[in-house]
Amino acid sequence: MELLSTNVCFDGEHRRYRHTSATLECDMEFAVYLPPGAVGAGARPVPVLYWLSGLTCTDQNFMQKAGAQKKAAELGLAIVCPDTSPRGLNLPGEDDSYDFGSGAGFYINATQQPWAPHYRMYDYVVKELPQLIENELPVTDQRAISGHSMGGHGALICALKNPGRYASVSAFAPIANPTECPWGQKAFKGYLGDNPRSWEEWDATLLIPTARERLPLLVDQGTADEFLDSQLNPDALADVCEKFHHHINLRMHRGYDHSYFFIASFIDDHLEHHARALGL
Ligand SMILES: N[C@@H](CCC(=O)N[C@@H](CSC=O)C(=O)NCC(=O)O)C(=O)O
Repeated sequence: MELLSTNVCFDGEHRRYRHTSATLECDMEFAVYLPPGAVGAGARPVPVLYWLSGLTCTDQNFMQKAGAQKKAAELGLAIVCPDTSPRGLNLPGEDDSYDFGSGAGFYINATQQPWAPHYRMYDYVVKELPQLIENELPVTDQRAISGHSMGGHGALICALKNPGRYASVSAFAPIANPTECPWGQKAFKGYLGDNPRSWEEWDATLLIPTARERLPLLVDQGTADEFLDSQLNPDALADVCEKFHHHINLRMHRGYDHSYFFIASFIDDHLEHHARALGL
């Protein structure tokens, strides 16, 4: 992989890399924050929090807006931010809308043409990227996962579908029940086809009843989120968790919207949640 840039940050390093992804059959960029303990003299490998961003984001939104590096440096936690889709493939319609194609991979594996050979963000973030990071960077195979909106839902499905792979999971304003909202229905129809039965394995709310691991879910949601009623529906997730005795801590925050101002306000709580599970 090719190092694109390095910035010293709270005595650790924010780095950007490019590599060729075999899973997505294209070049991908990602960002990593390495805390001070993982760089320089006496460096030791540290656990990793994978952060999955939302619609329209690249690897940079979280790194530049969430203000997570100070707490990550204190805790000794690395953070990896992948991009939100493959890019630059010249597929028809790839760049036509903000909620499908580029910037909107939804962390699922597409089955429909022309997306299927490339739009495999689930395999990329669960398998290929961690393998690369763990081979090339000073990190351990202890992992946690979190994200926002499309990426909050991505984090939930990655954890729910992979018992034992993550020590902890959390989400900010996730698209909690995508088979029942316009963003999810548009994406799942395009990537997975017309049959809603084929969508079910990619919906966190529908995965709860059969989840084989009961990792507690930390979910933060703003009450003034402009997408709360139309797209996010955290109550559907909370209701199914209650019914199937899956622990969820759904925190409603009065007045907060969908933006990174909201994420920045509560990111430290999430980092501490993950650090506790990772034994830091
Ligand atoms: N139409 C809007 C929607 C884009 C938006 O709000 N994106 C969010 C994630 S939404 C769910 O996945 C986001 O994180 N934006 C980037 C940011 O830095 O805030 C639009 O195009 O603005």
